[in-house]
Amino acid sequence: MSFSRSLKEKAIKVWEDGYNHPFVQELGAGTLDKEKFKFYLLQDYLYLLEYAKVFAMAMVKADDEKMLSNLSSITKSIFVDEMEVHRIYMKEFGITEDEVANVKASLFNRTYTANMLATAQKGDLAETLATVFPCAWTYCDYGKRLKEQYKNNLEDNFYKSWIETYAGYEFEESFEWFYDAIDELVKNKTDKEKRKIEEIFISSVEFEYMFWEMAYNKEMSYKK
Ligand SMILES: Cc1ncc(C[n+]2csc(CCO)c2C)c(N)n1
Repeated sequence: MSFSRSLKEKAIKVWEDGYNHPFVQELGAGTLDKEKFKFYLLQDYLYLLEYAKVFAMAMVKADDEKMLSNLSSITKSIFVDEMEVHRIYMKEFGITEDEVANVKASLFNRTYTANMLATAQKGDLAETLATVFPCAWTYCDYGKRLKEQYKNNLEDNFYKSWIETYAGYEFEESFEWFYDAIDELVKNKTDKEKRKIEEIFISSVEFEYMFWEMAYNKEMSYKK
């Protein structure tokens, strides 16, 4: 198995814990408290703005046209496809633009995005891709699994649009290039450098777990 594809196995415990997190499972079953989802949605909106900046930093480190074009496509899809899900649910909840503009990023949200930005600032392109990779890969994996596991009541599930976005073929296709790109970038790296990339990847899977946890508990800071 290639280096990039084996990264998931390196983080398998927290990866599976993430899938089994009550936020994810209740979302799949359609039983998730809407207030928890609303909290997630608003925090995720702010998260995505910072996430897009990590791609901007990746672009500065890239040289070949294909890489630059792939990075810019993802950035565009964050604002078009990814945020479309947010717009659908925000409308459903009657959240106004004013309300969105006044939301503050939670302490953990700031921690997660600051970590990604710091990794991108200090590291090279391979490290930068490793820090954002779990965001796409876990969502794709969880989305597909939820769609299959809860297929019998998907039609009545309030979270159907969310599940279908991430379970979709188009979404999976949008980041397929990541695997080969990472494998190419690590070709001449030492074992020590590769271990560092694995650590960065694992950290982001852990941060993803904690994002579900934060949303499930509607945690703004060190106290609820
Ligand atoms: C906390 C959090 N983590 C991951 C995603 C998923 N995600 C973010 S941008 C993007 C598009 C391409 O990478 C995807 C799938 C999210 N929405 N929120």
